[in-house]
Amino acid sequence: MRHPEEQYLDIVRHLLEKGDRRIDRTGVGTLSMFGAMMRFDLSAGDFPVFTTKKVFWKTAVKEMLWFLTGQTNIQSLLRENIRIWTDWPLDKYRKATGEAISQEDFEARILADDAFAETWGDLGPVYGKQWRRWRDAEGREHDQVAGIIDTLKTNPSSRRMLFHAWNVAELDQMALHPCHMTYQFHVAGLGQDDRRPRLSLMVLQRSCDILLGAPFNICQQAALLAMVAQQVDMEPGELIWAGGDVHLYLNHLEQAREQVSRRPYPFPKVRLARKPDSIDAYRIEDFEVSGYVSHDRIDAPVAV
Ligand SMILES: Nc1nc(=O)c2c([nH]1)NC[C@@H]1CN(c3ccc(C(=O)N[C@@H](CCC(=O)O)C(=O)O)cc3)CN21
Ligand SMILES: O=c1ccn([C@H]2C[C@H](O)[C@@H](COP(=O)(O)O)O2)c(=O)[nH]1
Repeated sequence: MRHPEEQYLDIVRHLLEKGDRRIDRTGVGTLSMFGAMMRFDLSAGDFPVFTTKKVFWKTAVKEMLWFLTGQTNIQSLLRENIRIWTDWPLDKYRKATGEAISQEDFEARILADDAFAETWGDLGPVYGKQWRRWRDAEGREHDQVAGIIDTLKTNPSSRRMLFHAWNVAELDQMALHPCHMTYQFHVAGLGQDDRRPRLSLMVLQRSCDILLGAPFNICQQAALLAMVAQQVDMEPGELIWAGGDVHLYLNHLEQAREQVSRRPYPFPKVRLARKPDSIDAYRIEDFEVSGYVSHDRIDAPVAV
């Protein structure tokens, strides 16, 4: 069987060969395509951490755990030593104050000074806020994630099990508009007495940085599926990833050529070490990943 990571390498190859060259919001420029899909069968415990470069899967899963807490300030990410979101508040701070502060000094201040973090470290109502506390027109808050877990337990054949981050009324307050925006769940095998039902997840990502974003997004979405499946006592089925504007930044071309020249290793396996009481209680230590073998890391600058 073809290695599932080849789906990713095919997209990267397609972008290199046939991508539409265009200017983007960041000014870096991209090679882009519209519409792509990857499917990963997770039923045998595979964890889709790409192997043709080293992927820092713990960082990606910690970011997912941070979304689930509902928090939106980078202070709590930095406490976990996750620095992938610093560029946006840092950019805003530099533009507002004219101060040529380094990333390290800015991060140190966010960590040390709560008032500073509150003013400068918040990303606005991004993923976590929308997932856990979506505000409606009457000011009521909706916990979309808890709602889905409840529906999975009570009405698993529903076709309405999804959560969404594209809150139109609040887009202008977000540091970045949501990229992975719709998470839809589906249960198969409900009528079978001898087997547990299989839970699948389809994510719509309207915009995807194929080199830096996708490897993180895929493995963190697989982690989410594993957690939700465990909470509702089902087997993980498939992760289906659908991309809208899928692009390769023009300053990632060399890195992409290097990556597609490599052959994938088998995916690692993932196991959850315990079953926490709720979706809110997972920790990074709960993810037991075994057999992750990869090619070397590939460094690339992030477009802000
Ligand atoms: N242009 C762009 N691409 C993205 O993937 C992206 C954004 N912007 N903005 C919001 C978040 C931040 N994300 C990021 C940002 C940086 C890395 C990154 O630099 N990854 C490196 C190093 C990771 C580490 O040191 O832990 C990598 O090699 O994967 C990954 C995802 C994903 N998202
Ligand atoms: O989880 C994420 C978050 C962001 N991205 C990428 C996709 C784009 O390159 C930028 C966002 O820019 P927009 O102009 O808002 O589309 O960030 C990602 O791949 N994964």
